[in-house]
Amino acid sequence: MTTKVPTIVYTLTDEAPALATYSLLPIVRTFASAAGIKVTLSDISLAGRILAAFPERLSEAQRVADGLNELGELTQDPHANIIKLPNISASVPQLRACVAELQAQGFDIPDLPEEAKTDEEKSAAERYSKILGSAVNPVLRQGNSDRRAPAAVKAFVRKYPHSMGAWSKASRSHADYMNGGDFFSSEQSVTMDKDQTVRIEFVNKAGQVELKKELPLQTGEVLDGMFMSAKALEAFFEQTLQDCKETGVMWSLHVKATMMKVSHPIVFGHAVKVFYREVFEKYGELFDELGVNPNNGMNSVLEKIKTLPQSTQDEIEQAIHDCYEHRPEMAMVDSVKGITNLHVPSDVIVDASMPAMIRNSGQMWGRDGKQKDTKAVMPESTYARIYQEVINFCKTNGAFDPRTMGTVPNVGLMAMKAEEYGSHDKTFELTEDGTMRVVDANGQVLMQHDVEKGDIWRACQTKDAAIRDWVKLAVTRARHSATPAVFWLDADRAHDNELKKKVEAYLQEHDLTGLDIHIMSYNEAIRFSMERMMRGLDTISVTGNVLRDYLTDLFPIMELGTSAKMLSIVPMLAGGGMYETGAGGSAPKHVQQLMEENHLRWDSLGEFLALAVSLEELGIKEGNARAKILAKCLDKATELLLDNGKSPSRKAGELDNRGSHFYLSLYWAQQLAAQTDDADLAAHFAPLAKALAENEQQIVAELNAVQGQSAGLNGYYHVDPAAVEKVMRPSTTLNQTLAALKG
Ligand SMILES: NC(=O)C1=CN([C@@H]2O[C@H](COP(=O)(O)OP(=O)(O)OC[C@H]3O[C@@H](n4cnc5c(N)ncnc54)[C@H](OP(=O)(O)O)[C@@H]3O)[C@@H](O)[C@H]2O)C=CC1
Ligand SMILES: O=C(O)CCC(=O)C(=O)O
Ligand SMILES: [Mg+2]
Repeated sequence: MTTKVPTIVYTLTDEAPALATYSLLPIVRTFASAAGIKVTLSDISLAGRILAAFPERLSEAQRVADGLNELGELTQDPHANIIKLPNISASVPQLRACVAELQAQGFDIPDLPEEAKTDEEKSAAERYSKILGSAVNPVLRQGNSDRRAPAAVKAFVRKYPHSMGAWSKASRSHADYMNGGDFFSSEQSVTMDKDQTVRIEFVNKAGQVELKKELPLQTGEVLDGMFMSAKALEAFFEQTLQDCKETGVMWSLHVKATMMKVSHPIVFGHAVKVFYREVFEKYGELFDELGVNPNNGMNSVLEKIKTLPQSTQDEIEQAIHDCYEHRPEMAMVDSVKGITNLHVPSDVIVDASMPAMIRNSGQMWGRDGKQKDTKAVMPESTYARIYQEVINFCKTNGAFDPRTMGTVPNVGLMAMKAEEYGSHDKTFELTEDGTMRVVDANGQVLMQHDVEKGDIWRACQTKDAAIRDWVKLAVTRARHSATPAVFWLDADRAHDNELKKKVEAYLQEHDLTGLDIHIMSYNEAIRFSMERMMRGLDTISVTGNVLRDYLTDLFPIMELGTSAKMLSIVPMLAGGGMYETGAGGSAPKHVQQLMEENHLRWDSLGEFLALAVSLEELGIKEGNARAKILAKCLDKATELLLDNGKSPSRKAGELDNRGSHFYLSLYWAQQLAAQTDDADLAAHFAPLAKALAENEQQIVAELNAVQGQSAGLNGYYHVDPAAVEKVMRPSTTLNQTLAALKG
């Protein structure tokens, strides 16, 4: 028997999910306490992570705990039970904005240096590098990924389908990717036959060897090396722009500068330099003096030139304008505000942006605010090809129908920083021509590439234990769901061929009787899955880390309208569990709406689903029967909430996130009061169920009355908790009713 108080750790993140937390967490705590469960809150927000990195510069009162570090340690505890909400993976411009906000609030944290020269700047740069990009998920995801649409959600969508843009056979939209010179075409892969430390080296043309990194590897670990040619990349961008110019198809770029935080900003920067070629050719030197970095997007260029005399600014702005005249039309992030696809590297994130385009008849928005056919440029061909398959499929068969389509859950290889998403500390932008090579402990060259200045070289690691667990998880999921499972492994990829050998071997460790398990190339796998999906059949995708990310937005966005409605579980290798809420992001647009009209359209369905699994697992692992009852009743409450149409609406004045939380509490309390497994628990919740039902009209009126005017949060990245609490808990009746139960 455990003496520790059973605990669920909830996470405080950023933007919309963080706002929703202010309303939902008090409810969760009220219910969980009935089963003796403590729900603690760990701050892993961008602002919190920055403050935690500079304790010596803050006063005692300003210091915050390092929530991410603590949670990272907790992942190794078999009792770990973490509910992880989406957080900001900050691009450089977002990081700078957050730093500026904190400084303005009186926190003496350093600027993010443009170029670190002094020791102090180097120390700041080093600390910020750990906060940049996708910095939370890789620490917490100490297990593989199990994401799926729960049956109740799927049933709800079948009844109340979201809109899907129709596809025309004549659509000219397509995916465009490199046909050589990219990571795909240069990938090499080896599996370690023993524990050893390998050396990543660069040999210049004069034969001098520079040690880039020493890498300790384990037996059975798969190591890949690959590079992208800067010349080929720029030539490719130019060709895509020419093609769009000739054909009149709109141009767009889709990368993942947040998760691929080292390589993709560089790719993005090349696109900026090619699109605005004349500007960079003419003002290159001036830009260097100003410290302009195209990798941070055109917005940072526009910011930087503000220090110049007005006449020079006008000249540069004219040159930028001229580019718009002779370049093809570019997709817009916000046509009203003139924000283009190349303004900020984190505005268009491929996992969400491609499915959004596919859902929208294959179109994006142009400068005039109209929808247009689009060339979706995704330089790296490895995974881009799957999007062309989807486009082909939709052009032939029309848009998928959410009322009849099947589902494609995912089992993703993610543990121990698997594959590309763990490659940042092994990614190098080369400063001269030469050879990149990996040398083993005996001095044998394991792989090598001839590279040129500007090329991006990277190594990826995948641990054997992670692969073995992934295979087990796939077999378990196939067994539990009685659904065919497809391992997406491409015979044309060196890495996948290494994986395939392991998959075939590890499958033998399981009872496969009656299971339908396949191994297919990406194109085959996506066609197979789509053909089944169209006929209403389900197919589990068992994929590597990048496809996990891409497919768990692609299919949910088509099936459910948003990946926020997914169940996303990370069974940790150490035995604990992390329950992620949804599979998408932190919805910055929702915060904007809340600030403008005090309406939060964020749907916490992902949180409800995650909480139910978290409670259920806690119930099983800690032998807590009440936790299991809470979980069962929560699932029923969620179903009722869906059936009764109590999800947030998009329009101010109507039920929003806060109102949906009220209905969840009402239904949850009613379910608990009605259950017969535990009479004391039923009696405990009966008064709450009664009081909430009696006050329904009053509470909803109080929640809706505040809407329509702007809401003050006193911050964006680092909000004022008291101000947010006031905004997110505006119903005195609801607050008092909940508080009465605790007493
Ligand atoms: N797990 C994580 O921690 C993840 C974090 N991110 C981070 O999130 C940020 C934004 O990413 P972005 O790619 O724009 O994607 P988002 O998923 O945040 O937003 C895309 C759109 O999806 C819809 N949406 C998403 N979640 C919900 C929800 N719970 N309820 C209702 N609608 C929802 C919204 O549509 P509409 O506006 O039409 O209502 C939203 O604008 C970035 O900083 C990124 O780094 C991204 C992915 C995962
Ligand atoms: O960590 C991130 O930045 C995003 C994670 C993500 O998109 C995913 O896991 O689906
Ligand atoms: Mg994703």
